[in-house]
Amino acid sequence: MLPKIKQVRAYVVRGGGADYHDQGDGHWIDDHIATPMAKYPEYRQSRQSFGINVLGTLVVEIEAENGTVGFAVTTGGEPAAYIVEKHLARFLEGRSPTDYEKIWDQMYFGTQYYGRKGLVVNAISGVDLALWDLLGKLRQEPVYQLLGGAVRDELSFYATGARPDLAKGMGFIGGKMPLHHGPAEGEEGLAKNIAELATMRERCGEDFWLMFDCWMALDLNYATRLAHKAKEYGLKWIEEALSPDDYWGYAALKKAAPAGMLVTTGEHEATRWGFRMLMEMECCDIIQPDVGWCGGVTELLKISAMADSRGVMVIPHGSSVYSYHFVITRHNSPFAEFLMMAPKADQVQPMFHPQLLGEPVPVNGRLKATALDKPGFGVELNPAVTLHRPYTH
Ligand SMILES: C[C@H](O)[C@H](O)[C@@H](O)[C@@H](O)C(=O)O
Ligand SMILES: [Mg+2]
Repeated sequence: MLPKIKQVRAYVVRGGGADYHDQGDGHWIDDHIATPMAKYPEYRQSRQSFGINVLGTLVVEIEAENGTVGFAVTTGGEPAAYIVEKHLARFLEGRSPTDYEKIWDQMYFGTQYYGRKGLVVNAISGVDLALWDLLGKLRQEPVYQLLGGAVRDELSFYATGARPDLAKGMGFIGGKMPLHHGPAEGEEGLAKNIAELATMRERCGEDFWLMFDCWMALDLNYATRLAHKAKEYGLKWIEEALSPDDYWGYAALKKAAPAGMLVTTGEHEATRWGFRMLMEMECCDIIQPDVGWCGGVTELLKISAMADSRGVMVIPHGSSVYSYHFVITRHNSPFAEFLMMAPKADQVQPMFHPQLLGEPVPVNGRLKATALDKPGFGVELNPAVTLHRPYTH
């Protein structure tokens, strides 16, 4: 029998890490990227100007009675810490860490009256990930072994960032570019988007995957026109073009997209019910849940099985080791995302830098399953990163 859970603790940290949009000036990830807020000129240049990094990182620690500590990081900051300490902790303390199904059910339905998606499910996800890390540490097994083991010898990655041309040289299988101009910038902006794609196609050659990440910024007509103009340059997929709530728009975009171009979405969707809606309304070809935002590993297992039954690929949104341990175990997750967190997207650095010690990174765009062979998620909190515990219980 495993030792019971003694205490759950929630901390907040600023500066990069799991809240990876929380970067310094001059970073590609905050350089005139199209968003739903870009219709307001004052919020067009920088996503930080409208608060994309307002939350910060949530760190969840779960300590067992024998002193073993599992932890995880996700996006959530102080409000998520409040939910963990004041609401979720009661469903874990005194329980066995093997009760993760009952614990998840109580966390979700205990907060359903004010949660269901977004920040609350981020907090639930952080607790769930910390629980799987604890399970792995108590059983001295990597999480991917707890999930059924690797179905392939290594992970292959596409890179998200401003420089797909450099990513090709680093061995990645593709490059996903942030879309810089939205509908508020009219035909001129649309032409600039296509010109950027054309330049990258020229630099990357004909076979390298190129994708646009539209971060919820477009309307159906603009997305359809962008897709058809991008077809000429072999765009592989158009990602998160519309509001996550516009299931009807996605269904129409998937019908209207050029033959052979994939429509993808899901990083801001949550739970099996949200992804069931995406799949039953035939919104997309690939779903992209973030394991730190969709409900954690316990929920992603359910989402992934539903997708597998429908022949839908699950390519989790970049979430560092939390997605690597999952993707390597799923037949319908043939590759993974790697977010280029270097300011100029010109070198590989750990995605949640500087928060995690031992965070593996792709080498030549690949990561062997054996690189994950450490207990839990195989990472530790960087002691140089100052933790602040805003609430207790
Ligand atoms: C590059 C995009 O604008 C987001 O910043 C990115 O985090 C996300 O959409 C992704 O798919 O990686
Ligand atoms: Mg995205």
